[in-house]
Amino acid sequence: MTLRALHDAARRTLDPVHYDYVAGGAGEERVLSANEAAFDRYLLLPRTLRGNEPRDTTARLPGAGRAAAPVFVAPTAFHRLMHPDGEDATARAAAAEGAVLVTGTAATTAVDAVVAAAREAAPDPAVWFQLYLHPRPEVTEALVRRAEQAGCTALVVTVDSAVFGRHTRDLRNGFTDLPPGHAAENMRDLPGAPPGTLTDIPMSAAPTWRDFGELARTTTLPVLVKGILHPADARLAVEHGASGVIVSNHGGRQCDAVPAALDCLPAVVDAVADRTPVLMDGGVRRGSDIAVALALGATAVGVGRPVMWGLAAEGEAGVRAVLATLRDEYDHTLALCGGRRNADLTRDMVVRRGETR
Ligand SMILES: Cc1cc2nc3c(=O)[nH]c(=O)nc-3n(C[C@H](O)[C@H](O)[C@H](O)COP(=O)(O)O)c2cc1C
Ligand SMILES: O=C(O)C(=O)c1ccccc1
Repeated sequence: MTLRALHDAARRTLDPVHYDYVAGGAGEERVLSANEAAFDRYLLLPRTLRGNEPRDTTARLPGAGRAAAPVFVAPTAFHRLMHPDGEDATARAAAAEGAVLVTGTAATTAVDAVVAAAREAAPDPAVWFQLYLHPRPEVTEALVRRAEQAGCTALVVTVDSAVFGRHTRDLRNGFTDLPPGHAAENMRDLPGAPPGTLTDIPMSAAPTWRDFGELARTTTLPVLVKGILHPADARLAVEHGASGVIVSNHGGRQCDAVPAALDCLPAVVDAVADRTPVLMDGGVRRGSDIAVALALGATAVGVGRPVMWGLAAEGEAGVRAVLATLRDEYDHTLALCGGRRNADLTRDMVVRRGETR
């Protein structure tokens, strides 16, 4: 099934309020639209007659060994709203497809169970844990220990959420918290003992790069920073110990007046890619989108909503279909561009629509 068909199937199956929760963005959803539209403005300029060695789409990522493709599952909340198998299904699918899964604080399955599910599908899966800098450092630290003990191989600190985004559709639909029977399982039994509801995930009172640096020092895991748009913040992330930066506007769910994530990528690459991997997410929907992002300097790209649609439509098989389709399309595009490895895609191989070199 194509990603489009999985989306349509998900839309037919889901409670419309839950569909809107995933599909929607902040404000007038300008950034949500811009993320996908940005990819349409770039075109690939293939090279040719460069030999026919076998292709290798694997990517080296922090704490992940080699991923089968330069694609990761971006952290998204509440997989059990999509399918009863929830994050377990996503974890098995990602591991089976050799993709990094970023599971998060807002998961409806605890991180140790997520890692255990991934291990059912592959011996050495890469599961990263996403968290926010909690206003109380002991809560952040407890989450870090939980992720380490579960066997996560990297941490992702999301820094674009000083306050919760105003998701227009959720406000209209009155969707403000998880329905009864679901909980943000990672928030259970933390210092201060919050009961595990959505509103217990404070994004952050006033954390600083110093707080981030302290977190990075308290763990041996690589720590990536997610939600970077400004190149100066990318530099600060590296200076404070980040092992990677993820250029992201949270899928258009935070500030509705920022550029498309893809449009922020080149400046961040220029600022730090010689020192650390630069990843991006937002609007990736086809293999050629992956090729464009890599040509602009990304090491890997994340997919958020497409994974949720695959999960809602067909559970584990649907998530596998999303990841397999993207990898296959990307491999095909790489071949058509005369590339054998991800690094063969270079900035001279993309042009803006209407322009040529
Ligand atoms: C339903 C939903 C929930 C999300 N929850 C989180 C989260 O808990 N933490 C986080 O860092 N990002 C979260 N994100 C943002 C994604 O990680 C990612 O940045 C975004 O979805 C990428 O855009 P895409 O959906 O166009 O692929 C969420 C996105 C969606 C759609
Ligand atoms: O919905 C989101 O985008 C999101 O990031 C989030 C974070 C915490 C709890 C629920 C959702």
